[in-house]
Amino acid sequence: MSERYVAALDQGTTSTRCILFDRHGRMVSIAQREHRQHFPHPGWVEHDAAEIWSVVRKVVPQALADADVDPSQVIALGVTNQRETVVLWDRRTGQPVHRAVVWQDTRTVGLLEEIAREMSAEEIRRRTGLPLFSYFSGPKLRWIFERHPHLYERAVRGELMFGTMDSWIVWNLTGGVEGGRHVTDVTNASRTMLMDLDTLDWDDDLLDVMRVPRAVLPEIRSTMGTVGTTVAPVRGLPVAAVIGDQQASLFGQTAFEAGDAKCTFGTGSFLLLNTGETPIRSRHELITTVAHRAEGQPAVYALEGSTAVAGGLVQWCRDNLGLIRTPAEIETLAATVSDNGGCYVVPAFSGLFAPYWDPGAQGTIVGLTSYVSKGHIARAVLEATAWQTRDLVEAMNADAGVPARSLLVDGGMTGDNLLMQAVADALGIPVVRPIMAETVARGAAYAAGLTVGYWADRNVLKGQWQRAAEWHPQVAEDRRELEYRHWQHAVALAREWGRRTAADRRD
Ligand SMILES: Nc1ncnc2c1ncn2[C@@H]1O[C@H](COP(=O)(O)OP(=O)(O)O)[C@@H](O)[C@H]1O
Ligand SMILES: O=P(O)(O)OC[C@H](O)CO
Repeated sequence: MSERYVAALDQGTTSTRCILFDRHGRMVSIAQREHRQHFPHPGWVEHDAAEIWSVVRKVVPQALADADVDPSQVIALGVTNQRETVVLWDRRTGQPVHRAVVWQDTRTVGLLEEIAREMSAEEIRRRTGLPLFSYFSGPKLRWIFERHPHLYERAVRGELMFGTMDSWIVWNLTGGVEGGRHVTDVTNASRTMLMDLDTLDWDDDLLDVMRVPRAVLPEIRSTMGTVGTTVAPVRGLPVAAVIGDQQASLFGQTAFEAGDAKCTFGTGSFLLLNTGETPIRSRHELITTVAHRAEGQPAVYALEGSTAVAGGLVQWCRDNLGLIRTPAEIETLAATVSDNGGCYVVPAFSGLFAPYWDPGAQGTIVGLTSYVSKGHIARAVLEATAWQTRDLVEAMNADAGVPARSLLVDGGMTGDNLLMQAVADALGIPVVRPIMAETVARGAAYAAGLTVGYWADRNVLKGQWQRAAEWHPQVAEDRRELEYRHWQHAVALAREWGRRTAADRRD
């Protein structure tokens, strides 16, 4: 009998990959393509969902062709995705009716106060586990419907469909206008600010507050469980798991037990701690979210610390400043100097996420003198990710009641040695990276493969985890704490600048 494989489709903020895995968890092929980022106004970030679907149409067959694999050899497909991003499309034509409003987009900041008057931020957090912030889908949907009343009317009439990126892709994969399945999974639904974290169902009060007619909503399914079979771009792949990308990388790191944690460094950075079957409410500004759910089983929850900008700052240095030509060059440039020269960069492009949740904070560079070179700036750019990680780990330690002894990492930025050393130095604990770079896709493949019995159980997957690299702190304690204080001052300035100039920006 010919070899069988599991496929993962990872629809990320900047690109989409399709990866085939074999029984040993080895990557057999990978096809990847970028899509365009649209920034029509300061703080706005949009994607074209139709373009993303056309990218999916290319990478799936390409991954199969590169490995010379027939669709009949793919036993299951796992779908994973950028979370929170809102897609709204026409049920009849299958076309998006609005640009997708991306998770980083801050256009809803002014709306948050109005929302809070209808349901307090505390009550929203109690029901959803989420702080009232522009990051999540609910306020983005309300913004679209308020700005475009004709879309609201069409939504009420049942002519439109809403989904996060997983819903849009699964609907298209499973037939689109010809009977596509309109579903989401519980990890993605937990990011919409429309789902109750205890009942794991849409919450009518929240739907009212966010002006979301029930008719547009997908059905909430388990993470693991077959939701349909693909019709396009290739026929016959069982879609056996759907999972948000940060929960997927937790799963891909085989962080199955309560107490297991990981941090992923991609466009943003995301620290997740598995807390088992209890949704723990953070006392230190972390998010409570669903980690995964197997069909017929209780949900497993996680505490999450999210930052909006990590690798995104490196991309900005490339695309907006022309400082580097490729992301990898930031390390080369940073290595031309031995320290940051007194310079700190706070990349508050979407306000500041955890643990500050300050929608008004603005990006700031402090400590400039005629001594500072582009090498110092490059180093400060990488250190910004290290210090943001320290902020998240401090909050996580405080919630957990015990300090982390090491940090498990993955994501596109972890190929950067200087950054990983900076993270170890900022935290004062070792940083560990597994051999498998593509943990997001791997997590989706694991979830799909477990559903169809490709892998017998989670222990088999744990056996596939292999350590690749480890970084140990190299700076003295007093130096680390001095630098951290400087970072905290820089954050305070970014917030203060935002506060002082807010009135001018509203005009
Ligand atoms: N060597 C590197 N040093 C620093 N940043 C990097 C490096 N390689 C990639 N990146 C950054 O990592 C991000 C891509 O990582 P990835 O995990 O693919 O992200 P995503 O899934 O969010 O699209 C980009 O923002 C890029 O700027
Ligand atoms: O696609 P990524 O890797 O940038 O992840 C984005 C997150 O899901 C946003 O919450």
